[in-house]
Amino acid sequence: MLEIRNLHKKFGQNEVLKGIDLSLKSNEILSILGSSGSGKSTLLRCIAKLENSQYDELRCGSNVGFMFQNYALFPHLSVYDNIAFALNKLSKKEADDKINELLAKFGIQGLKDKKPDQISGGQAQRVAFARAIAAGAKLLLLDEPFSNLDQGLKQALRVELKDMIQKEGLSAIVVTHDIDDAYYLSDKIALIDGGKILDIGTPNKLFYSVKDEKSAQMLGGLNYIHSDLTSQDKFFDWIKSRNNIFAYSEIYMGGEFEANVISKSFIGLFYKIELEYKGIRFYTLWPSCLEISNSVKFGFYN
Ligand SMILES: Nc1ncnc2c1ncn2[C@@H]1O[C@H](COP(=O)(O)OP(=O)(O)OP(=O)(O)O)[C@@H](O)[C@H]1O
Repeated sequence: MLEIRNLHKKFGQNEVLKGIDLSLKSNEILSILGSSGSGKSTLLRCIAKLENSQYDELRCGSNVGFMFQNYALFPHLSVYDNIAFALNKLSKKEADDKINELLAKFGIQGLKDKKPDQISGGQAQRVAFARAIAAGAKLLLLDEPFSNLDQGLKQALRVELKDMIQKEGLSAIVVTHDIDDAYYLSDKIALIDGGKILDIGTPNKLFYSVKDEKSAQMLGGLNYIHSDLTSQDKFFDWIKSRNNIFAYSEIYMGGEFEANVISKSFIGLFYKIELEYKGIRFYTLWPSCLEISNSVKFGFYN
């Protein structure tokens, strides 16, 4: 579906993408996660050929649909005409049949005469999606699809979008700086920093075999221990076996080690707790329904 080898992009002297390799199979959703300015949007624009770039290979078929931030519906056109815009090569009758089929499929028949500013964010997403399908997209490129949406709507739309992509048998690349978007949506996540891909893999594999501190920071929920951990200790040996990176979730309450509680933040379902053990500090999450004293026993999942 998509194959990229050694893609470079420069703006003047500024090399923004530095040898990107990526591949995507049919029916896969890939998220590109990185901080601001890391090159995410530029990569998406290069894939869509909206920017020139240099590469050994860039193959993605011709049916590429770009869904921009806020869905970029034409404000002066009705929902019906927004979808019709993608069908200008069909006869009026063929286009009408196709539009009605798509309106029914995405449950938006009742909105066909409304303008984009008269519908909700979720409805706008469905219209944009219907328009991309009408245009024959097989690979969808989505740039920050959920920015500017509140948390509740965002969670609902993530589920709906994934569902629509899978039902239609499409592939998608989603650019985001929100790790939760990446986890919810993706079959694979690519971490990008300074125009290079640091790591790529399934969400679970990426999280539990993080390669370096930068990737750990992007993925969140991971401790990075800077100390050399020279003293003989079972917990230290385990940390070293993990290249000094381990997840908050790999520490449990009870167990053979004793630590001081340095700080405790209530974050809803859990407390985020900072523990100190033999001079090192790390975080873990414990159920917020439990009382937590100043000193606690802990263990680690091996
Ligand atoms: N048209 C352009 N001309 C010159 N420089 C550009 C252009 N577009 C992007 N850049 C530069 O390329 C770099 C990467 O930008 P890009 O928009 O791809 O980052 P991003 O990871 O998508 O960031 P954000 O999350 O903030 O949208 C930045 O340093 C940016 O200033």
